[in-house]
Amino acid sequence: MTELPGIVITGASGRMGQMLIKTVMASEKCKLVGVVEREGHDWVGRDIGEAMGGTAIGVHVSDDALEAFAKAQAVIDFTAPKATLAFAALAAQARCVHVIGTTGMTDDDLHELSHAAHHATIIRAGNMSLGVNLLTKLTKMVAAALDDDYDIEVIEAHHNRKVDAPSGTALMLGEAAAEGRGVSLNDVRDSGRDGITGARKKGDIGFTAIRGGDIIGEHDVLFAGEGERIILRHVASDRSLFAKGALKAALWGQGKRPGEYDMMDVLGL
Ligand SMILES: NC(=O)c1ccc[n+]([C@@H]2O[C@H](COP(=O)([O-])OP(=O)(O)OC[C@H]3O[C@@H](n4cnc5c(N)ncnc54)[C@H](O)[C@@H]3O)[C@@H](O)[C@H]2O)c1
Ligand SMILES: O=C(O)C1=N[C@H](C(=O)O)CCC1
Repeated sequence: MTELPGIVITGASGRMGQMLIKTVMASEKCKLVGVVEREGHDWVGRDIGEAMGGTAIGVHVSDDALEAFAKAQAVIDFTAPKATLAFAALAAQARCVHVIGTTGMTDDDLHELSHAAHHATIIRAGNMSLGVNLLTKLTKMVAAALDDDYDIEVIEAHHNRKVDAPSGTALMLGEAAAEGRGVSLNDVRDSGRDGITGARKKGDIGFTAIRGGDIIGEHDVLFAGEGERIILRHVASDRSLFAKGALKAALWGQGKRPGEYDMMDVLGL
């Protein structure tokens, strides 16, 4: 009988960390072999089942990522940019698939990740849900069909604890819109309007970020023309959506050659 792939979850106490742990534990296709938190966190050393308010499961929270990764076939990582870069080097060393949900990475961070991907299988997406990845395709199609008489705005809403803006999903959608238009997002990106900004520049792709309460994640791509508006929308109502997508990616990545992949590859879109 073949062994089930072992999975490590980083950021164990986080909103996504806890959801990922529950998702892996409920799956018959893999097993939870480790959970990692940052050094000094008060969950380090505790049984993760108990730390999450349930019964002990025999997996203890560690702050030694390399030791945890060495026992695993995949790491699922929804933490913070600097932590994710450090984990990428360790996952490459431990030869495990690195699934990255962390958002807010800079161009320099992404460049560094590309280096790690020479030796490791990295699957990264600003949103792991099927719905958003489909919406990304639709956004590209609609942007390609319309000219720049239609202003494109990506409007996103998230909970009041989110630290990065625009969201990773909004940037995915903006990239898709730019690709559809045949332009580079860096050349047309307009985020953070405030004050006397002047009229909207034709061809710009705008971003608006709403933060409040417990909103899980909502994204609209607005195409505003003369006399009509087209709105493509995705609403996430449960974080398990992202966790299930990430687990699918971790299993899909088994045996794949080193390199950078995304959810479009995983979902075959
Ligand atoms: N791609 C997606 O589908 C998707 C979905 C939801 C959230 N996210 C992203 O995932 C990330 C986490 O979101 P969240 O809401 O769970 O945040 P959170 O703040 O609740 O959790 C982050 C966790 O990472 C831990 N952490 C930070 N540095 C660490 C380190 N060096 N070692 C180990 N653990 C470390 C923190 O202690 C915390 O527990 C964000 O970037 C968010 O945008 C992506
Ligand atoms: O809660 C978050 O943070 C989310 N982050 C992702 C993003 O930045 O798009 C996905 C949705 C939830």
